[in-house]
Amino acid sequence: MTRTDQIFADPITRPHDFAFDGKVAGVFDDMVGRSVPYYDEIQRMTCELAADFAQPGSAVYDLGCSTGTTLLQLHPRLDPSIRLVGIDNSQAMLDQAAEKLAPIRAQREVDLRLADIESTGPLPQASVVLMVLTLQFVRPLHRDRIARRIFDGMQKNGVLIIVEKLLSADSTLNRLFIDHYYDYKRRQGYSELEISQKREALENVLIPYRMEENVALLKDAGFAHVEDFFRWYNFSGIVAVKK
Ligand SMILES: C[S@@+](CC[C@H](N)C(=O)[O-])C[C@H]1O[C@@H](n2cnc3c(N)ncnc32)[C@H](O)[C@@H]1O
Ligand SMILES: O=C(O)C(=O)C[C@]1(C(=O)O)C=C[C@H](O)C=C1
Repeated sequence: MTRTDQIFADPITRPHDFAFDGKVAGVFDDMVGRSVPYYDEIQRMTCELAADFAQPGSAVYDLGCSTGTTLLQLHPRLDPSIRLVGIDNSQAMLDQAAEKLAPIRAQREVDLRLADIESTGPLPQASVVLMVLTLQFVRPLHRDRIARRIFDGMQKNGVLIIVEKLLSADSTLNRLFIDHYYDYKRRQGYSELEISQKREALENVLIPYRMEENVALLKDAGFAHVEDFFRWYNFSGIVAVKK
């Protein structure tokens, strides 16, 4: 059972960068559900699209799988011959995922791996690769190489699905979108202190791209079709198809 997110509720005397440590992992499902607009719908759409492209006998990879929410929701939609692989560099997240996914492990192969996606090798037999709110935490220097490596190892007619926070090219729209996003957080019960302390903690670690930069990244990696399937102010979902 996930607890309520209170990570930034009290004044932080020694600020530090946001990290997916044990404290965050313990409240993550509540945190992400209240911090990402339409999170449940994004999960559902991601799983629907993943199921459309997942090929029998292949593997579906979730990079930055956190507590295993997406993998759990994918399971009933997929042929039992499809292997699920969750990769994360936070052991605390993987512990939560192992607990959540335990009931389905009797029915399908589920592999949870502690690894850094900035340095992992090719992903064998991938028909679907998911990066739901993960690429934005990868240092920009590594993003092109990761997208290329995913593309190179992917089966034909496979897809990469990314969900990302975005920056707007226009500074006025950027400010307005962020203002509306903070209003959303207030409606979810977050205080001014929680909003501002989390913003500061994320500043150096969550580095959003503009929509055009993400599209260019995916096209340059080799994907033939790149299409947005979700947009809410500064959040987006993009599907990239390999032909
Ligand atoms: C915002 S969470 C992802 C949420 C999750 N995909 C979902 O749908 O609920 C980002 C995750 O990516 C992981 N992560 C960040 N950078 C990573 C890296 N370089 N290698 C592996 N995992 C990483 C974090 O530990 C965290 O669990
Ligand atoms: O709270 C924010 O500002 C977020 O950007 C939410 C966000 C994300 O977009 O990845 C950041 C950290 C985690 O709490 C989960 C989600």
